[in-house]
Amino acid sequence: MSDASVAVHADAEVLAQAVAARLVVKLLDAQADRGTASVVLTGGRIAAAVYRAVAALPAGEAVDWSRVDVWWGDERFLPAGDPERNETQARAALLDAVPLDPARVHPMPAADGPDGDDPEAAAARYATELAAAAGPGVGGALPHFDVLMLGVGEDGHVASVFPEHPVVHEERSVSAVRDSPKPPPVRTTLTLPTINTAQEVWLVAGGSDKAKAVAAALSGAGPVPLPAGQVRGLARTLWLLDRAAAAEL
Ligand SMILES: O=C1O[C@H](COP(=O)(O)O)[C@@H](O)[C@H](O)[C@H]1O
Repeated sequence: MSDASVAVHADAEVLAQAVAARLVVKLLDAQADRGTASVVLTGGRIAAAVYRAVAALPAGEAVDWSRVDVWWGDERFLPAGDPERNETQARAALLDAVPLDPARVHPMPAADGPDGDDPEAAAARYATELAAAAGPGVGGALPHFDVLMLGVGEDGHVASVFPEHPVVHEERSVSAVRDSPKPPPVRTTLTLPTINTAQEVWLVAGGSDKAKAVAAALSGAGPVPLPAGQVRGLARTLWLLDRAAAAEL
């Protein structure tokens, strides 16, 4: 597992542009190396800004979007198309604007999906979908993830893994989350062991409301271990911050 590196950018706009540029290069490099690329998306405000920036980048046209696998790190367990779903946000900001292969886009199930209003069944279904995409070299349960992006909550959560919630200790690849401290209360999420199989994990945070969580996660200080401090990419762990989020480092 990698040690963490930190890059600090002037403000949220520059941060979004810089992450977008990194993401395009990462996808291009992965396609040059392996023929395909895979990305795990996150939700939240800075993620939406990153996706809009990718959609606007001329260099994005160099990516063969039909050979990009798209997964999600977590989802708010709401009906399909709900504006609060991370999928809805990513489709509006980026995915609808690029020529993806629909078979390679893997949203987490919605609350009006095949399992109805049952987040445990939805999580199990997503775990099965991940396992079906796993290659021979990665233990059979998970596909290769080139880059997995995470927002960072003000409480230090990543994906829908919240501090002091039982999901922190979950060992299955995907978990339902009930009683989320942040609305909506029901969610599905990749678990920490799954997140930590990605080649690169990027934690993206902008704004002064993230500064305490960023500092606590990076230092390991504080009364409670923060999920943001427990994620590591196999090859790289990269914190991408604006100055306000980095203010307490
Ligand atoms: O609820 C969630 O929050 C985090 C962070 O969102 P932000 O708007 O504070 O940046 C996000 O990364 C996660 O995917 C999402 O479900």
